[in-house]
Order: sequence, then structure tokens, then C-alpha cells
Amino acid sequence: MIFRDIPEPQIEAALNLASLVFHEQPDDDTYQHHHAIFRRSRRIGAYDGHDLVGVLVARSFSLSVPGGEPACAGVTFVAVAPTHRRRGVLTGMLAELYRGCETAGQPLAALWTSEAGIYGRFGFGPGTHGVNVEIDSEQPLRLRIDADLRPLRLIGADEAPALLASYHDDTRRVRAGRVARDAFRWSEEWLAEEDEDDDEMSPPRVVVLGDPPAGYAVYRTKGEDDSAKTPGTVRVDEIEADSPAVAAALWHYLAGIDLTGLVRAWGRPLDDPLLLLAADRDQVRVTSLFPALWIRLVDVRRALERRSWASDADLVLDVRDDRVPGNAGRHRLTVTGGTCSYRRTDAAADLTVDVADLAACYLGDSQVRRMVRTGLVSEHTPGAAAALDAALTTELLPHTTDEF
Ligand SMILES: CC(=O)SCCNC(=O)CCNC(=O)[C@H](O)C(C)(C)COP(=O)(O)OP(=O)(O)OC[C@H]1O[C@@H](n2cnc3c(N)ncnc32)[C@H](O)[C@@H]1OP(=O)(O)O
Repeated sequence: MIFRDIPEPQIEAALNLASLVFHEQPDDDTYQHHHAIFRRSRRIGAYDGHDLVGVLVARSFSLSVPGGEPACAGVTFVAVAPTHRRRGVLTGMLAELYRGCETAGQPLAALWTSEAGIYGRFGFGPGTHGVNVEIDSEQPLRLRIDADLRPLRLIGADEAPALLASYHDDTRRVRAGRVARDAFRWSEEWLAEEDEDDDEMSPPRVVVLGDPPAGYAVYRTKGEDDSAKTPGTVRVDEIEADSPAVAAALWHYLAGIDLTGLVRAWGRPLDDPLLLLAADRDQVRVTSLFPALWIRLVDVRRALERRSWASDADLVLDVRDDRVPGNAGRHRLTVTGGTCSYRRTDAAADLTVDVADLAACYLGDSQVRRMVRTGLVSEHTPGAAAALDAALTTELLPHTTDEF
């Protein structure tokens, strides 16, 4: 088996392999869209002789981390021919990816899983979580604070990138785990006319409060479904607000749209203020909690050095990583004044941690102390886990909206 980049003339073969594996028959528009993604990305192929039997696409973007935004390989379209499963094709493609990340200066890789059981063994850990929230909007939404009364306005999806891109970038500075959106991402993906998963959904609607914007929401609607006994539904894809009062105004608007009786907000952050603002938690319910973006610290030293830190620390980490040997072993993490250095050492370890668990804690989502309590991380020096947690902590939990 040979692993190498897929040349542009073979994109069609790679797309055909992906369609076969994902049991899909994309229409023309979707095919062209996927073709554009493949053209713009690194494409790793697995070849059995001349036959392409595996594909892995690595998109290139920056990911917000506390105090920075390092380059990240966004892994997607991972597909192995049904004839070649469980023969190490995925393993080989990921090894090739990790080698390429070093050359490309990408200390991080990230992905959304199809099945959560696949990627932990390759060093990925769930770096952000999301919650799905449902609001019963057959009755007026009751919130515990007053809403900002400034007028709301609907803008065209084509106007949104120019008006909202810098606002969205500001949110990335306070919420780690967010992908940078270029013009292609905004127009062709985030605000695409058709919803790729549900063709009954309306085009995207964008509502803005304030000028300049103090908050906005992106949503789609769907009419009542008699057979499923589902009322007209508002699906909220994104809502950002400068203040709780602005958030309250946007939620009231979304819950008050005529001919709808249900608001479904997908993948909200665990610390979404809505959950505290709701006067009736039977009306505003969390329906599921799931790992969202999985993160891989491909280069642990660079990844740690690219983020900012909340408190000083001096700890020796013994990192286990059997896929990227350069990461493995004992390193001294010294944090002073918000920045860190991370150097190899022979000193005794304070903590032994798998690289996937370190990734789960990297953006401030998971706690090292919890990992110690559950037996995943070994603490050799009492207090070491608490010290690392204090240094990693962030004001807001990390959160990812964009699937890729
Ligand atoms: C980011 C994304 O694109 S997510 C989409 C992932 N793609 C899919 O789900 C499409 C359908 N599935 C496939 O194409 C393939 O089965 C893949 C990509 C999931 C796995 O590819 P393979 O080449 O068979 O994996 P490979 O042989 O390298 O297996 C590596 C290890 O992962 C394990 N593994 C592979 N698939 C799975 C799975 N679905 N669940 C749990 N473990 C898995 C293997 O058992 C093996 O474990 P081992 O090292 O302990 O023996």
C-alpha cells in the first residue's frame, strides 16, 4: 500500500470513492461543492497498485485557541474502500497526515467523527462539546431578564459575510474551538441556499440586532409536519450576542415566529446563558449532549506554546503518544505571565497523560482532575492536576459551530 497526495485529475475518482463509502449520490450542485473542497485541500490517498482505495481530505484553516489561532488541518471525507477495510489504510493515511502537518506548520488537526469510537486510538480527544436545546414555543418564551429593545432587522444571506465576519472573528477571540471562516466558507457552506442535510428547510435567515451589530442569529424554518405531529420548526444554527439582554431579544424573536411552535438550537455551548435565563426549564430543555470537535495535538510543544495560560505552573508531564514519537516522554511545562515553555527533561513526572486526554483538556473543555479521578491520568505529585487545570482554564467554555 502506498500513501501519497492525490493529484487534481484524480479528484473525481476520490469523490466517487467517498460516494460509494458514504452511500450517497450527490446531485450536481453538491458534487461541484465537494469538488471545490477537494481542490482547495490537501488530499491524501491510499493506493493499492494503481487503485485508489482510501481518501482523507485535510482542509486548511486556523482554529481559535485561548489567546491565539494556530494553523489546523481539518480532517474530513475519510473513506476506505469496502474491499480494504481493517488493513491499516486509515492508520497509514493518518500517519501521512501527521507528517504533512509538520511540513505545513500545523500543530493541530481536528475533525468531526462519524463514529466516536474511531479516532481516540489515533490521539484525538473531544476538545469541545455541544448541547442540543429545544424550546416549546407554542407558548411565549419566559426568560428571567428583560430583552434589549433595540430593533431587529432581517438581512439577506448575501449581505451577512460583509456585515458579520468581523463580529464572528471577535467571538473567536473569546470562545476557543472556532474555525476561521473565509468567503468560501461563509457563502458556499455556512449560508448555502440549500441545507445539505434537510431539503425541506428554508434558505438561511439572518437576523441582526443593533448597528453596528450587537448580536445576530442564523436560522432556517420548516412548516408543520402533520404526519410526524411536529409543529412548524425554527432551527437555530448560530446565535451570538454582546450581552444577555441582546441574547434574550434574539431568543424571543426566534421563539415568536408565526406558524412555528418549536425552536431547535443545535450544538449550543454547555455554558449558553439561555439555560440560566430560562424561567421554565420544562420549556427550554437540553435534549442531548455530544462531543463536537475532536482535536489532535500533532505537535504538542507548538500547540501548548501557541495558547495563552490563566495561571503560572511548573510541571513535568509524561506524555504517551505511540503515533507521533516526537511528542512522547517527559517534558517540563513552565508557565509564567500567560505564556509557556515546554522542553524535554529527565526529571520525574508530576502527571502521566495520554496525548488524546491532553487534547481533550487543551481548550479548557475537560478537567485534568476529572481525568485523574476516573483513572485516565496518573497524578504522581499531589496538586499537579489542579495546578494544570488552573493554568488551562478559560472564562468561557470552548465551542464549535462549524461542521466541515
Ligand atoms: C473525519 C471523518 O471523515 S469521519 C468519517 C469516517 N469514515 C467513515 O465512517 C466511512 C466508513 N468507514 C470507513 O471508511 C473505514 O471503515 C474507516 C475509515 C472508519 C476505518 O478505516 P480502516 O482502514 O478500516 O481502519 P484501519 O484498518 O486503519 O483501523 C485502524 C484501527 O481502527 C479501528 N477501527 C476502524 N474503524 C473503526 C470503527 N468504525 N469503530 C471502531 N474502531 C474502528 C480498527 O479496528 C483498528 O484498530 P486496531 O489498530 O486496534 O487494530
